[in-house]
Amino acid sequence: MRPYDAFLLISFGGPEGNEDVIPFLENVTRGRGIPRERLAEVGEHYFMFGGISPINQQCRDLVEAVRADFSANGVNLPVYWGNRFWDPLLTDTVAEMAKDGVRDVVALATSAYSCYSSHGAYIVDIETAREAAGPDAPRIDLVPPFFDHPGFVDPLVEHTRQALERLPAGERDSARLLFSAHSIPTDMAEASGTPEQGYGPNGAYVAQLAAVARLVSERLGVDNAHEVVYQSRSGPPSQPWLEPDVNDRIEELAGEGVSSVVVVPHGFVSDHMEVMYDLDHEAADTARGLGMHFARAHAPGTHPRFVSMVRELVTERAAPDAGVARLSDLPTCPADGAGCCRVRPVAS
Ligand SMILES: CC1=C(CCC(=O)O)c2cc3nc(cc4[nH]c(cc5[nH]c(cc1n2)c(C)c5CCC(=O)O)c(CCC(=O)O)c4C)C(CCC(=O)O)=C3C
Ligand SMILES: [Fe+2]
Repeated sequence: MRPYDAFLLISFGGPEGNEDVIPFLENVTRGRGIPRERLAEVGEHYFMFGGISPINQQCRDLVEAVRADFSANGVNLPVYWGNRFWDPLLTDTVAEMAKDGVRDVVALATSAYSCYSSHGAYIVDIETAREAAGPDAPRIDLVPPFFDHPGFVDPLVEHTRQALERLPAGERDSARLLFSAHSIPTDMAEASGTPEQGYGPNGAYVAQLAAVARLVSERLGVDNAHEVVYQSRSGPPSQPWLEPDVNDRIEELAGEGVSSVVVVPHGFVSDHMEVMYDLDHEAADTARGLGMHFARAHAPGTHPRFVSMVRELVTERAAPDAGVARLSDLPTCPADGAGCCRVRPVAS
């Protein structure tokens, strides 16, 4: 396919054994001002699972599914995979592509929203990896955030319906839908898009998360109340991060007489460690400790519609006149993230 000669999946990376945990966390937090206690705490989450994050296997599964989908649909592109923080590292993958003679790459990040952590950092890391690979480095186009693509939204709809069905029948109509995303510092949220660019006062990240929560609820066709909550807060306590925290909100809801919650991790692409620990372990314990019913919807993962979305985004990018399927009217992020995702607030 022209103009591209390879597809690259870019992900976060995660440890795959106890000995990987500390070096992985050092990679993630280098220069980010994360308190030592928070690191020790997050390390324990990984050690609880033998130091194995599910994210790398989820990427292998996605790579296999994308390869199969490409070949079934006549998309003749080799598929590469590189991570920002753990093997296979993006720098090594870009060097390998250069060695293979790859010239023009279309890339997709396993991250659907706009903000420095979820988009800008990927752009910066691509540039770093290209510089390291030298003059033979391929050109790499990163597909912009795809939060409102039906291939992201519809798997969430299906998975939310399945989660509702896991609740006792009498609880389904009244269960609160809590759409959960990674908290980020409020200054990073505000820098992710301005009101002049068409976002609300809190920036693109918050506006996009609200739009997807609304889209999923509408397409579910149920009357359950829904709201956005945040998880996995990090950083020093003095720094404001997006709220409410999922656990705090569950406690408040219990006080208001809500007896069931369905948590939908719409801020993520797969059920990785932050979903497994912070939701299935922590938030579920919070809810059950308060006598509430709890169900957690799966992230898109390797849902066939998500996999076909990858192909659609790739082919649409190769033939821009085809137009990209989008379910919201929020503006799209510029490909280089200038003026929004590219802004990295100083860690305080
Ligand atoms: C927006 C966002 C996403 C979603 C977009 C995307 O997917 O890219 C995301 C994903 C993920 N975050 C992950 C893990 C971690 N994130 C950390 C730290 C941080 N995340 C942040 C934001 C985000 N993170 C921020 C603002 C920080 C503070 C440090 C900084 O300003 O950069 C830390 C350090 C310890 C801590 O502080 O918690 C860890 C270990 C994993 C891997 C899970 C696994 O292993 O399965 C994944 C997919
Ligand atoms: Fe994170």
